[in-house]
Amino acid sequence: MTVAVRGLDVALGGRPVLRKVSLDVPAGSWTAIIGPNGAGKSTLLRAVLGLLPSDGEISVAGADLGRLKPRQRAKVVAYAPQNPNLPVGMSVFDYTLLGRSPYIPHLGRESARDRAVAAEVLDRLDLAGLAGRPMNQLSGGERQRVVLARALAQQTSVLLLDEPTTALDIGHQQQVMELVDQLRLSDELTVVTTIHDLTLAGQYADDLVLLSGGRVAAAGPPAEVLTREAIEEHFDARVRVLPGPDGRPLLSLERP
Ligand SMILES: Nc1ncnc2c1ncn2[C@@H]1O[C@H](COP(=O)(O)OP(=O)(O)OP(=O)(O)O)[C@@H](O)[C@H]1O
Repeated sequence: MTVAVRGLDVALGGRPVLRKVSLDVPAGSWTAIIGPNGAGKSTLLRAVLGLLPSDGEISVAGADLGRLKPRQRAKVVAYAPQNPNLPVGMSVFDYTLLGRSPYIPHLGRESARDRAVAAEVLDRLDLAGLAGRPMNQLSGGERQRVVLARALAQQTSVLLLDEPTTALDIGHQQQVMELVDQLRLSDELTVVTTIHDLTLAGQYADDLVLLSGGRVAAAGPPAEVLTREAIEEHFDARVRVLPGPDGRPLLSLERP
């Protein structure tokens, strides 16, 4: 397993947030963490990154990330947070280039290859035209794609994405999900993403993990996890679940 979590407990502010969470993500596969607001999805990603004190076992590509220096960690796993700190006035290109930091020697400058990687990623995300624009002058969806661009520029084998599509229109949602899927297939990327759109999660992920109240309530292929009963129980929502043409579930809200 490229990402393996066993019996993970995390407490924040003296309150348990994750309880005995386990997760197995094989190399080259895509797992989506779903669950209601406050279930612990972002906390799980941050714990996997080694950014939070936790009990239990976490291994990513064979390493305990909590024991690695940030520079080493950034060569193993790239993380696109939900609400990143954005340096004021920094251009889209320079922000994307930050993803190359682990490869740039101390006190050195980026190489032509680093610049080429950043430019290629921006191009693939339809952002080349914004390369010179300051980050604080972007729309929410543009900013979200640049944060993903920075993560992709790291060229790691594991990608952790926190809500990568929330601010995106339907076309850019598809573009981002397809791009991540292509990278997964071509470069054997292992992907773990939190995501609120359950149909989107079910269309792209190999496996879903449903977190509820900090515990794993269900895990497995989308058709097994996305049931009408589970959605009602954990999200308090009434939905219709129909199998799509490829057998993956499609959800639509049912008005009371
Ligand atoms: N630093 C903190 N101190 C105390 N509690 C925290 C802290 N950070 C998060 N929490 C709490 O932990 C719980 C899980 O938060 P988390 O952000 O992981 O949820 P989530 O499933 O990602 O939610 P959402 O879907 O709303 O983004 C929430 O109840 C939140 O209020």
